[in-house]
Amino acid sequence: MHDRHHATGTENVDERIRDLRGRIDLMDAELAELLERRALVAAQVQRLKPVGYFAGRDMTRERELVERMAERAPRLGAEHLATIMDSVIGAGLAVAQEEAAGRDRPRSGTSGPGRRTGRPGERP
Ligand SMILES: C=C(O[C@@H]1C=C(C(=O)O)C=C[C@H]1O)C(=O)O
Repeated sequence: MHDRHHATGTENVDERIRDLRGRIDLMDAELAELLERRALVAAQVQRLKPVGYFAGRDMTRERELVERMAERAPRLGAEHLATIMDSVIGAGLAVAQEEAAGRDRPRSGTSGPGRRTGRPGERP
């Protein structure tokens, strides 16, 4: 009797963990897509700023966006969100910088043709 209850209880816990992990997996998929979209938009800002990438990091803007997020995520709060967003923003800047370095790297044996032209109005 006691053993049977215990077994049933364990089954329920396993099932509940599986369900909850399924929900986490779905949210992670959404998060990944959001992070990818965010990094693309942040890279666009980098290209427009007079000083972009890590050199143009704007800590006031970052603090403000963290404070706004904390209103929607009170459990995490500004301190944890600051840690999370520091990584998110840092990763976005790193990817944008790598991409820019790739754009600016001269193609072997060419001084013009072969190098991608970039968008109109884009800084060289
Ligand atoms: C995108 C910008 O550049 C940097 C990246 C930010 C971001 O990813 O949200 C915010 C501020 C800057 O450190 C910006 O200035 O808005």
